[in-house]
Amino acid sequence: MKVLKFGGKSLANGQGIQTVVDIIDQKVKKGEHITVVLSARGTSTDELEAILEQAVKNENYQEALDAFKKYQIADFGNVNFLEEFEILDKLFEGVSLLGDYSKRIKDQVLSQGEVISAKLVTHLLKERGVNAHFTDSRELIITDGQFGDAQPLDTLSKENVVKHFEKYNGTTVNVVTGFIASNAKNETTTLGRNGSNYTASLLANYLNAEELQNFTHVNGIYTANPDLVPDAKKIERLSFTEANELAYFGANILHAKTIIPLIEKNIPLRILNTFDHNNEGTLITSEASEKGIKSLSVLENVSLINLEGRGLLGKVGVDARIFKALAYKNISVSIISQGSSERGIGLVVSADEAKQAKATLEQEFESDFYKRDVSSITVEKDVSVISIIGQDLSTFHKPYNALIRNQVVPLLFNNTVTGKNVSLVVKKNQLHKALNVIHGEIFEISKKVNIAIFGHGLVGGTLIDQILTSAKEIEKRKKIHLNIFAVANSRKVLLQKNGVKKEWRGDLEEHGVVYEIEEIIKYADVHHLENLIAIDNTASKEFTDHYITLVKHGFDLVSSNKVANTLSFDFYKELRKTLEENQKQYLYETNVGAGLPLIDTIKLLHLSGENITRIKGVFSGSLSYLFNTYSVENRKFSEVLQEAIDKGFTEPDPREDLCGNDVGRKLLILARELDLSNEFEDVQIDNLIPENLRDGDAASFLGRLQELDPVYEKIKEDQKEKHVLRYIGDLSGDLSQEKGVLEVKLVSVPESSALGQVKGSDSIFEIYTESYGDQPVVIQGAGAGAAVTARGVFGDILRLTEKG
Ligand SMILES: NC(=O)C1=CN([C@@H]2O[C@H](COP(=O)(O)OP(=O)(O)OC[C@H]3O[C@@H](n4cnc5c(N)ncnc54)[C@H](OP(=O)(O)O)[C@@H]3O)[C@@H](O)[C@H]2O)C=CC1
Ligand SMILES: N[C@@H](CC=O)C(=O)O
Repeated sequence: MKVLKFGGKSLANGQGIQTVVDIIDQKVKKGEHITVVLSARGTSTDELEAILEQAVKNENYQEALDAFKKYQIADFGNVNFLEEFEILDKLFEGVSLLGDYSKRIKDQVLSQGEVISAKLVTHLLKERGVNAHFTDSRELIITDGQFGDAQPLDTLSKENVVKHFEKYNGTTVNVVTGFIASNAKNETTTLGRNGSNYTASLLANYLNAEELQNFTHVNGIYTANPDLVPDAKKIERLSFTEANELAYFGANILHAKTIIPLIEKNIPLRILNTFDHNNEGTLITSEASEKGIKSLSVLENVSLINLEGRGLLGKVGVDARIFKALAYKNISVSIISQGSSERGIGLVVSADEAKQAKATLEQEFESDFYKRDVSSITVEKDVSVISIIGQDLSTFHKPYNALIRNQVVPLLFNNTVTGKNVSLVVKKNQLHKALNVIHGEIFEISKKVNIAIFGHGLVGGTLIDQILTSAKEIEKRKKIHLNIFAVANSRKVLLQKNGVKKEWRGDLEEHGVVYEIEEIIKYADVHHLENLIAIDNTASKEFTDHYITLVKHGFDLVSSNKVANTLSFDFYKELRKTLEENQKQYLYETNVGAGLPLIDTIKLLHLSGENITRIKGVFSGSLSYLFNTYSVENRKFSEVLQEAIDKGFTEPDPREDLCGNDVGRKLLILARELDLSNEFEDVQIDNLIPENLRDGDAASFLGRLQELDPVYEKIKEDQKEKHVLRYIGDLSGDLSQEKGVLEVKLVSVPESSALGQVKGSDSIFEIYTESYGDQPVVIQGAGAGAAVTARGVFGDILRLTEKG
């Protein structure tokens, strides 16, 4: 015989209840021998509990009670629930008059939910011609007198069950009320929350069932609650031992005590989905799985009590006193953790018992307060416990580090010495994020990286398109899911938590909203987005004001914008300090040489102790293009300059290139990589814009480009023969000192020299070091352009995802 148990959601009005009747009917038609155990329907138990609370406070509960009754008879007007409704009427009236109720009364109230459920299903089955028999488990399962959480008396209960099933056997389908039982005085008792599962496993045990099928609204046991972790995977098979661990740590679908009767008789348990017939669910048997499973479970509605005091050090029996005092009040402690210094003890109790637990401990430690041995007992109310089942401490650093990177700092953690289980207490508002971060880490499922892109012009726009084009391939190869959840310009942001699509330009136009940076931070927080990266593809000083805020809120930074690295040295240091404090990274490889691997090379050389003595070269892609072309072609300066602008080589405001600021910034960035503390003002710059063209805005400057022609015509003509113009950056001086010499200048060099041979928009960097002597390390290649720069930014993003 198989025992089928259906939960509340399966029995809800509409599709649920009809499907349950179909399932039973079909099994009977196939000749299967089955027994059915039912929970109360929908949310009936919670509703009855809520009405009870209203009644005890003498509030008007009638409306809620009427709604409850209406739900129960909704489509089933021909089923007679008068007896149950009358019991409820009387009980609630009494509670309302007395202003009080006992656990005994509560059990009587709640039991009506299961009675109504079983009565209804019996009726519906009979209408289909199934030989169904309503079976009130109060006549079968006899318990001790602990109302609300009664313990079955096995011998007596088994005898009753066996007798009943001998009487109602053959084709009879016994439809049994779950959860409820009675004591020796024939009073109604209940088996605690999840009690219906317990009833089902007791029956399976007493009747030596071949399988217990637990029908729920999910497809089985998952590696985590799929409502909280979208990437959660179904576990096909589990051993009872593993299920027991899961159950204990809050996998709501099971309750630890429900497994024991099944283990005793080696009865398989299958978790099935009422609403998905084709799914085979999760099968739980006594066979151990080879690899061992890992799963995350959560205890919500718990509080953390923290007992602090210097005087606790070395005192004998403190824990014993805590447990004894709490046990006296029937308060269970699910986790206790104590530092080796014994200065503080943290314990986790159910949230609704936290207040009483605190009062109990205050009473117990009253004299210790006077002696100042105990200084405080505090309650942290909104916490949750995450248990990583199947996890030991050998690899725990991985999920732990991932949490810290995401600014989730557990309040407390503990592990079991035998068995694999590590539990963490986290703030409730961080639960969702914490679960997803840990889950991604331990299952090595694609790590989701959530990216906010500021600036979607030439570089930013190209980057977004590059990411969207490559995202699938990257996910396949590297298991990294790049999710661009925000795209912003100086006015509007497009926020899409599941990632912008290739139509992002139109979407931003249509759905973009005016924003403050704090709103984007809040959006990430509210949607529990982990592994956050902010990308700065603006050229804006204003935007760099947000860097510190972003880092403090858990964002790593990547920027093509050079401004942040060239503000005051104080800001430079403050940003790095903030990054360190928050364990965040800032990558900016494209700041110098666009996509060329320059900064990384210099960093490595410097870090490895290689003494860099000078860096010299053509630092600007746009000015390289300008002078390389102008020097050898017989064209106007303004014409070639316009070409450089059109090709996307220049800064958003091209005067930044021509005035030397852009090269000056790059030079300063490199100097600071060598630990020099130069300021931007230290850079000696040859400004290429004649003084009469320096005032005014970019637009008026662009309208007067021809005025540059005679100036540069003359400079070109004044050169020695076979010489060409180059605009170079030069970092020299004694670089072991605090500051170096930084120069940006226009020079005329032999066309046969290394600098003279640079072509197109190439940059060239000559890095002189002590070991390499007169032969510098040379890095050369495209020094500007949206595509190469975006690729460089993309590289930084991938580097970050690998670091994490
Ligand atoms: N081009 C190249 O070869 C290289 C460029 N870079 C750097 O890349 C950066 C981007 O250059 P590029 O793409 O050419 O610039 P664009 O002018 O094409 O784009 C700039 C973008 O930044 C946005 N923006 C400006 N201010 C803000 C702000 N305060 N907040 C949010 N968004 C803002 C703009 O929006 P809006 O339209 O609203 O103003 C625009 O979307 C620059 O810092 C540049 O130095 C680095 C290496 C090479
Ligand atoms: N405008 C810059 C772009 C790269 O940093 C340049 O010309 O090099």
